[in-house]
Amino acid sequence: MSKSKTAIKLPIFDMSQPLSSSSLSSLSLACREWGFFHIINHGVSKDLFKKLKSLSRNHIFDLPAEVKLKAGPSSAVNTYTPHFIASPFFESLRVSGPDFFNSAKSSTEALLDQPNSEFCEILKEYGSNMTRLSRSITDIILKCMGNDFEVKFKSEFDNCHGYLRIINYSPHQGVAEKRVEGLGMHTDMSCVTIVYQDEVGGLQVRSKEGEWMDINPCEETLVVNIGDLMQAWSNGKLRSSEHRVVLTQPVNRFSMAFFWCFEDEKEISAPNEVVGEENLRAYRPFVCADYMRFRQSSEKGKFEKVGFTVKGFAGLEG
Ligand SMILES: O=C(O)CCC(=O)C(=O)O
Ligand SMILES: [Fe+2]
Repeated sequence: MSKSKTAIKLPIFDMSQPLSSSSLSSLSLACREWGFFHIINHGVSKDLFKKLKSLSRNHIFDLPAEVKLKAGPSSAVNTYTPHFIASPFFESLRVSGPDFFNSAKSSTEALLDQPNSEFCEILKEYGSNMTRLSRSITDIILKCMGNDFEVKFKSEFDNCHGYLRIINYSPHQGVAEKRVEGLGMHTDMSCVTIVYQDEVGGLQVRSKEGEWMDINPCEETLVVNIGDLMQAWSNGKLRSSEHRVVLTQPVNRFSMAFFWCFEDEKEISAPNEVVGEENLRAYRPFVCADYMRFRQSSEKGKFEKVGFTVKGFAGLEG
């Protein structure tokens, strides 16, 4: 497996401060170059992350494999992704909005004889925090694009919805290589994604030149990245970067990725003003759900593999 060279220094955006022109320009650069940045003072307490980590472990990931499959791909709820789908080390649980409580409840009901309401309550709280943050981040990203886009095009994002993927990476003891892929290279099918990673680290982004760079964990910061839907909507001005997770230590790694997406029926087409005067469209208009289906059917059991990106699906020769 190719090694990463260095950690990158992404801008850290303070959500509690008014937007300054210098923070807007550094964010704008980060969204175009890397498609990644950090946020701090986001209003989500350390305690909430800690609780989510321990409740997810106790109520989901520590259950026997055959019990977890009660919420697996061939179950009615189909919210649990077992090991060996994304990678041998990866397992996850999906919790969908807008009713995060009920989504978590149906999973726990499938898994446990006595569903745990504390777990569902905490997920409701986390889901509503992520929804709030996704809305402000979308607004900030539109501001970064200039020309009052946050006023002109805010309504395009009014019907966005979010879902959460809670991920447990198991330790890779007994594996000969020192580094293994916990989650292979992919781009996200979202407008924006907000990632919490614990102190173990391992998240990497691929530069435009194809080099892997570490996104080191930093306490109390969250990682934000641009997804394919935003890349297409912005006519390629904002970058949905390939990223992956590498595991280098024989310990568990915990992360949560929140995906903020357009509604299924939305036709994604960059507004003329976003495309610009030359009117060179990088993508044909497409319906959001058709792209989701394309990705699912191209994966054939893999997992959001790259090569099946929005460029391959709707990119126009240019
Ligand atoms: O586990 C992580 O840190 C990132 C996960 C991720 O990229 C994803 O679920 O799309
Ligand atoms: Fe991702």
